[in-house]
Amino acid sequence: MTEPLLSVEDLTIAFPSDSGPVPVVKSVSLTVGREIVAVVGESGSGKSLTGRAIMGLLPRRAEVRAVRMVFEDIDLQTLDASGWNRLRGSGMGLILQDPKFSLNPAHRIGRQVEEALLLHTGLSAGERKERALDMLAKVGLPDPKRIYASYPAALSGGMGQRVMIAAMLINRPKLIIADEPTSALDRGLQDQVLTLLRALTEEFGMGLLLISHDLQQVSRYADRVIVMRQGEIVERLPASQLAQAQSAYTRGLWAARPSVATYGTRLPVFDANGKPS
Ligand SMILES: Nc1ncnc2c1ncn2[C@@H]1O[C@H](COP(=O)(O)OP(=O)(O)OP(=O)(O)O)[C@@H](O)[C@H]1O
Repeated sequence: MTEPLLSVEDLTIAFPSDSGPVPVVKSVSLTVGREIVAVVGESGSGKSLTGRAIMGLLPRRAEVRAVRMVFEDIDLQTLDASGWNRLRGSGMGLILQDPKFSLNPAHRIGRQVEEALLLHTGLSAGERKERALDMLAKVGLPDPKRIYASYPAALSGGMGQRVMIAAMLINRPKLIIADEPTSALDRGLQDQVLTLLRALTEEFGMGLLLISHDLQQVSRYADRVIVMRQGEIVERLPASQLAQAQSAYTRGLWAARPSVATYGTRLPVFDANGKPS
C-alpha cells in the first residue's frame, strides 16, 4: 500500500424509517493510496453508498457519520456545496456504470470532455481543445477530431465509456471512484476498459476505488480488495489472494464469480457461512 490519498474511518450511513434510523453502512474504514482498491460484495451490501459518501453524493435523507473522512489534507465532512464542486472537478472523479446516463445527449462530446477544464482552469479555448483531443487519443478512441465534434448518440457503449474516462481524467484528478464502470459492457470491452483504467491509474499516479460485483475482474485488475456484507467490511486481502480468502463469505463469492455462462447476472446472496440463502 502507498501513502493514503483517502482515509475513511468509521463511516456509518443510515436512512430514516418509521422505527428510527436504519444503518446500511456500518463502521467502514478504508484507505486508498496510488493503487486500485476494489470494494466487492453482494447486491445491497453498501458498496455504492460508501463510494457516494466519499464523493459527497448521498441522498439528502442519508444520515452520515464518520470519525474521519480526509482526502489529501481536505476534511470532507466540512465541505460546503462549492467546496464539493471544486473537489469533484479537480481532485476526485466519478465514473458510473452507464455512459448513457452520464453524457448529455444534447451536447457535443468535445464540450463534455472539456467541461472540467472550463470550470476549474484558466485555459484558453484552443488549449482546452488540444488537451481534449490528446485525452480522447489517450483513451484509445480512433479519430479524436471526429469524436470531438460528435454527439453521444453516435457512440457505442464502449466508446461512450472511454469518453467518460477521458472527461473524468482530463483535469488529472488524484482519486477516481468507479462504480461498476463496465457492467453495461460486453466481456471483451470490459477487459479493454479496465486495462485502460489500470494503465492510466499507473501513468497518472492516481488512486482508484473500484466498486464491483465481479470478483474475477477484481482479481485481475485490483491491488487490494475490501469485501462487504450487509453494510460491514468482512475481509481485506490482496487481490492476488482472493482464491485463498479466509472468510467463508468471501470464499462463497469467489466460488460464485461470474463465468461466461452466468455473466451479466447478479451475485447470489450468501449467509455468514458462505452458503447461498
Ligand atoms: N436512498 C435510499 N434510501 C433507503 N435505503 C437505501 C437508499 N439507497 C440505498 N439504500 C439501501 O442501502 C443498502 C446498500 O445499498 P448500496 O446501493 O450501497 O448497495 P450495493 O452494495 O452498491 O448494491 P448493488 O450491487 O445492488 O448496487 C441497500 O440495502 C439499499 O436498499
